[in-house]
Amino acid sequence: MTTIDMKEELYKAQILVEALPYIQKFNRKIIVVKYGGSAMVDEDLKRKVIQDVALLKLVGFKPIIVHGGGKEISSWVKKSGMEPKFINGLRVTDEPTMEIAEMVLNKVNKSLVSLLEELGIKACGISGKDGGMLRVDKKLSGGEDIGFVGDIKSVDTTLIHSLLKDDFLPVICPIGFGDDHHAYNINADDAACAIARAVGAEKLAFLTDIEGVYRDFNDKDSLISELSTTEAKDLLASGTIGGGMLPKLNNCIDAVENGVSRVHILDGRIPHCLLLEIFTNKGIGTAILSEEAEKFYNADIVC
Ligand SMILES: Nc1ncnc2c1ncn2[C@@H]1O[C@H](COP(=O)(O)OP(=O)(O)O)[C@@H](O)[C@H]1O
Ligand SMILES: CC(=O)N[C@@H](CCC(=O)OP(=O)(O)O)C(=O)O
Repeated sequence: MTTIDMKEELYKAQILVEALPYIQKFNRKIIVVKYGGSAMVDEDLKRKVIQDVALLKLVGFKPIIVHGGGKEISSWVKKSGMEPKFINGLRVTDEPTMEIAEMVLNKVNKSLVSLLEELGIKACGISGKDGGMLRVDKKLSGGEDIGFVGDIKSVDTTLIHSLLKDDFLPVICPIGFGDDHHAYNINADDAACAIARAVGAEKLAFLTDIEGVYRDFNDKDSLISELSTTEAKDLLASGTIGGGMLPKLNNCIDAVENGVSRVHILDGRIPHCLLLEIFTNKGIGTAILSEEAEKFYNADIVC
């Protein structure tokens, strides 16, 4: 082995050693990964995300994937001769759109299961309708009727826990049941947050199409690496957060305030962003922390 080869091998070993305290910390802990955006459209990135989740499972974590597929739903809505319509980031979902959304989300769901199975991971793809997991009320947006869009009112975790107990990796798509027994379309960020809260996840990671949260959206140097819930609320009140980041950040605050220790917004365009965030000392993206967690989170990590 040449000196250069030896240095490269030592570097790899160092990375593995750096991961050790994180592996110990998260052993048998539940991590919910909200998977959507560009990382879902690009086939190469998709494989890398699934490899990351497979690795988390194989080193002893209990990952759960909650996925979206908004871009693919829009593409099929267009193919069907309709125009996708959103109000405040939520898809206006009439009967034909609901049918397309359910078909597309189920297709995406099974494609993720296939990728995991290819890597030897026992995965089970379900929707929020299975086992009565996600029960919803009809959601109104600014008082407007936006069709079959669900506001989650309860999460029954029985099926998720059964799957985890039998060593399956649950892959969940955001469709729920209303009291009228109709299927409802749920924003995938809302579904991920509600599920993470209900199962008492240690971590919730949102993979999205941007580096993280910017203090000033027009200044790309203003990326925030850590935000307490108080700071996040101040930021929301300051009006510098817009678009899809508004509900995402609100979901982050909701998750942290309801027992999820650490919530991350990660750039899904970066290959292996999940591994980089979880297993390295630097971390990437924006972490939203409770005041307590901020003080104690790294206290027991010894490198
Ligand atoms: N201050 C901000 N920091 C980061 N993103 C912001 C900010 N304000 C608005 N945004 C917008 O929020 C978007 C992320 O939300 P969204 O597109 O809904 O993500 P996803 O499709 O992954 O759920 C970003 O692409 C960006 O355009
Ligand atoms: C009500 C509502 O808007 N539902 C979303 C569900 C999918 C989703 O959220 O996908 P991403 O996470 O990839 O955006 C939709 O129909 O697009």
